Amino acid sequence: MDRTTLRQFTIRVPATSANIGPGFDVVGLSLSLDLILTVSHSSFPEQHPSSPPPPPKITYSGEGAKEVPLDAYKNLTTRVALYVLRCNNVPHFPPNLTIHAHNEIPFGRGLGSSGAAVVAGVLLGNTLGNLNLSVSRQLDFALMVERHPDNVTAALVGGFIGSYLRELDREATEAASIPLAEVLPEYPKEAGPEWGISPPSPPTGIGHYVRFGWSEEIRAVAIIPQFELSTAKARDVLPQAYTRKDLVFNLQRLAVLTTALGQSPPDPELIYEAMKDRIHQPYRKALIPGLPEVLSSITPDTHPGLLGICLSGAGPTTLALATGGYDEIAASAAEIFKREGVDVVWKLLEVAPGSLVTITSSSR
Ligand SMILES: Nc1ncnc2c1ncn2[C@@H]1O[C@H](COP(=O)(O)OP(=O)(O)O)[C@@H](O)[C@H]1O
Ligand SMILES: N[C@@H](CCOP(=O)(O)O)C(=O)O
Repeated sequence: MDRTTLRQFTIRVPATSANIGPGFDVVGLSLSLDLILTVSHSSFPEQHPSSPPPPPKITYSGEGAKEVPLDAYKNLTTRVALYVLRCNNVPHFPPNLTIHAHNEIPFGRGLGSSGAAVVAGVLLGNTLGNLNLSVSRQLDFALMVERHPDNVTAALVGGFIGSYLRELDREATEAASIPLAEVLPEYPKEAGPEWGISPPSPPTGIGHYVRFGWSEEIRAVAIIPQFELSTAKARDVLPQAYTRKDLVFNLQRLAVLTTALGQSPPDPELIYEAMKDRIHQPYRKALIPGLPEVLSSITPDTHPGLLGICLSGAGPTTLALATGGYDEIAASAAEIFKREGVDVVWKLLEVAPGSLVTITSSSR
């Protein structure tokens, strides 16, 4: 591109539900709620100036509009994009950058809003800088910011995904353990010493994943309480160690679940039991009034069509997988939550494709 090129593109990133019961920090499912960025910018000057161009203009609509920062040096997505650019020798955003974000993913509900914002930031940096990063390298950048792989991997590649983090050698472990504030420093708008410091690049090949089968009949009912629960707070209540009995309980179920959700027709008896968990849900129930009763009283026997029910991500959303009876499942859950003083909305969702960048125009 030369100086006069104006480029426009869109980035679409799906919501995700992590864990699906027993797969804590391991499995994620992409769902049909989107974060969409509509981006326009001029080409980079041939010589990078030492001070940044005027800051990008961000506008925002949809979920989180009242709370999201519109300062590009504070907003999660644009900070991640700048991190990716700066790690690849592009020191600043390009000139005349405007970004409109439209977000359907509610904040702090266990539907992967932060994972989507991070993945959108990685794709934004990659596209703005014409970096052509491989999917694996994109994942490395996302994992430097959101360190459990379940949401970001499913958001990036789409589908029902299992992932692990490679065991890193000492040097790479240190590189990957850098505090988030250093990975994502808040840059000042004007020239300053912070602009001279290169951020730490991620080690290569941190995350690895596989896509499981997903039976086309299965849809997801997301029952979304009208309060936010930050993932950090819902991780703080978890213990550091577990009994062998509880670990084996989860491993047995996870091994069955990853294949059972790909079988057609899906088997409710098998799946309902395989979606139980002893690693995170029992510890999080105190943060979500009504959750234990919702998980134990809505079953394939009481609600034909239900396959299984679990906490979505770190909560507070409940995710029911089903082939029918969606209204009845949602109504019963809403009634239980209401008795505990919790209002909910519910959405019927499909499994969604992975993230997509579409170049809409590139003109002189
Ligand atoms: N589209 C977005 N743009 C900027 N920041 C976002 C966006 N989506 C989420 N966030 C940030 O992530 C936080 C929610 O993250 P988290 O507590 O992990 O919950 P979730 O389960 O929704 O991922 C929000 O409060 C906000 O700071
Ligand atoms: N495995 C993580 C998943 C968090 O997902 P989120 O959508 O709540 O951010 C956890 O359970 O903490």
